[in-house]
Amino acid sequence: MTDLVEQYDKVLVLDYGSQYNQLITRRIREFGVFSELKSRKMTIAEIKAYAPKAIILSGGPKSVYADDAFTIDPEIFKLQIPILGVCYGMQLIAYKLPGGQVAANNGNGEFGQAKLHFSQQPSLLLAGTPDPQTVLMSHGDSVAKIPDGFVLAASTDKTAIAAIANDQAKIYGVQFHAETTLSEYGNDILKNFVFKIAGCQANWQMKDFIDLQIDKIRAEVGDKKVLLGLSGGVDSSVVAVLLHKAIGKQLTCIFVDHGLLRKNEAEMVMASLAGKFGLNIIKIDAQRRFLSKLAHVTEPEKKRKIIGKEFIETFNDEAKKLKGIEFLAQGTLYTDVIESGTDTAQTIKSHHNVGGLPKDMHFKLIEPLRTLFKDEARELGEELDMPHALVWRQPFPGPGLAIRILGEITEEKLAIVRDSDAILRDEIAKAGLEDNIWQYFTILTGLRSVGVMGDGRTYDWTIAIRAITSIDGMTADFAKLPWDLLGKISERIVNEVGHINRVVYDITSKPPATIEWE
Ligand SMILES: Nc1ncnc2c1ncn2[C@@H]1O[C@H](COP(=O)(O)OP(=O)(O)OP(=O)(O)O)[C@@H](O)[C@H]1O
Ligand SMILES: O=c1[nH]c(=O)c2[nH+]cn([C@@H]3O[C@H](COP(=O)(O)O)[C@@H](O)[C@H]3O)c2[nH]1
Ligand SMILES: NC(=O)CC[C@H](N)C(=O)O
Ligand SMILES: [Mg+2]
Repeated sequence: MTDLVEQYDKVLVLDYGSQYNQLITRRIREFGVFSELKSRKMTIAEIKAYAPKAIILSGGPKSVYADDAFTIDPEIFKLQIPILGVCYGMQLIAYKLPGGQVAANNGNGEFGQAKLHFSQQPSLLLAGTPDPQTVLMSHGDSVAKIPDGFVLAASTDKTAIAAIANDQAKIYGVQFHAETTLSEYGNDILKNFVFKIAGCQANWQMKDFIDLQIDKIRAEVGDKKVLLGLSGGVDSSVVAVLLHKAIGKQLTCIFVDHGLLRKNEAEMVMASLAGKFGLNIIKIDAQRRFLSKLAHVTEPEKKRKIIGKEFIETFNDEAKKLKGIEFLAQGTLYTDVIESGTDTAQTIKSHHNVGGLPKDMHFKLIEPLRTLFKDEARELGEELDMPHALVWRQPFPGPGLAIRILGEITEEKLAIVRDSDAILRDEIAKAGLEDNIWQYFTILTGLRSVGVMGDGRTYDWTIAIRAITSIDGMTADFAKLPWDLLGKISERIVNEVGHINRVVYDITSKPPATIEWE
């Protein structure tokens, strides 16, 4: 970011590939301290120039002793900057410092919540948190020997060395993921590190993010023009308002109706945004273009890539008409980035706006929310005085209903998901649950089964209902909807939507499932 950052105490998080790495930075930002995730390849000179008040080494999928392991320059331990290693990060500390050792648990990993017990040695890191406490473990390797100068701070039943401390050098390691909400006192432990150990000051606020981004956008765009992909969802709407503040009339928004939208969505999006916030919005009818490219495609990743490419081609065509557009802005969030895969993290699914982008794209990207999570984007929306209904709208993915029809997409199937989704939304609204459920929708499974309707045999499709609670979309639980509400929804879907004779409720959390089915 810009020089404006210099006024804050900074916590540098080095990326070793964990799905949770950016969660660490956001926890710290929640404490009011500026934090950024950076490449593990940052050199000692670059780290010195960045001048962090504290460094955190993230978790990661590899083993520190593997040939292709992501490593660290041991000089980092001599910088006299407090360091906390999380999971892989702790293993790196033990592996790289004299006296330490890391070994495989030989198929006996520790995955899930565990009870953490403190050792006899008090450490500044765990101070003031209860003994025992619940933590999230997710590892197949463990620290086998504590490095010289460190003490054992805590253990679990399966992991003898679950936290290590060197109060003098201010270097610490935790095997558990303190950054997830599944570690009960994880926040307090991170706070101990950031405030008590590293002495950071809480002088950062979400509001500062707006100023930083406006400054950055103006510097980057100059007098050029920007095209923003606007979906009517939270993220791109927040970006629209932010960009409009930064560059005013140099911004044009483009809303694509790709034929994969929900019932009445196009009209509703235009009604809620056109002419508002000073925005100039063009609506493009691209239904034929998307649906013909998707015809007969069944493989989820292929669908996502096709949609990503068609979005860009649609944007390209419009940019040509408008002339002078150099930048494409999107409401990309960190969830989209990490799940699409990075040079350290594995691909879970290619979000259309990240992993689905074609390689030969001509636009330069502007994605101000790229490091944020959904709830942070919402906080920004509130900060920008945007309407409640827009800020708290449930997410709707760019590929739309295409990833809610398993297998081939046809007009008939689109009508089925659209109608069943409208019934679900209607009933959730009538039950007054809109604000309690993070996301809810129906899926047309590829499954047909036998039913009996009006004394006749049917052999028809199964609709699944997915309703989840979440904070940031990274993890989620299925919503505990009342049985009678589910019953009502099922009855309406079977009665009002053709070719459905069975409705099921998805009761998996994320992980192990994801929110969308494709
Ligand atoms: N129909 C669309 N027309 C134009 N751009 C789109 C469309 N759908 C998605 N995009 C672009 O892709 C980005 C990612 O989509 P995503 O659904 O994650 O975000 P969003 O729609 O802005 O917010 P939400 O997650 O609340 O739906 C959007 O921010 C937007 O830039
Ligand atoms: O714009 C988007 N483009 C995509 O390709 C995409 N895939 C999933 N999602 C949304 O992201 C959140 C996490 O979804 P998953 O648990 O299914 O990965 C959920 O809110 C999903 O609806 C997408 N959004
Ligand atoms: N989540 C992690 O950082 C895991 C670290 C290492 N790969 C292990 O399995 O122990
Ligand atoms: Mg969306």
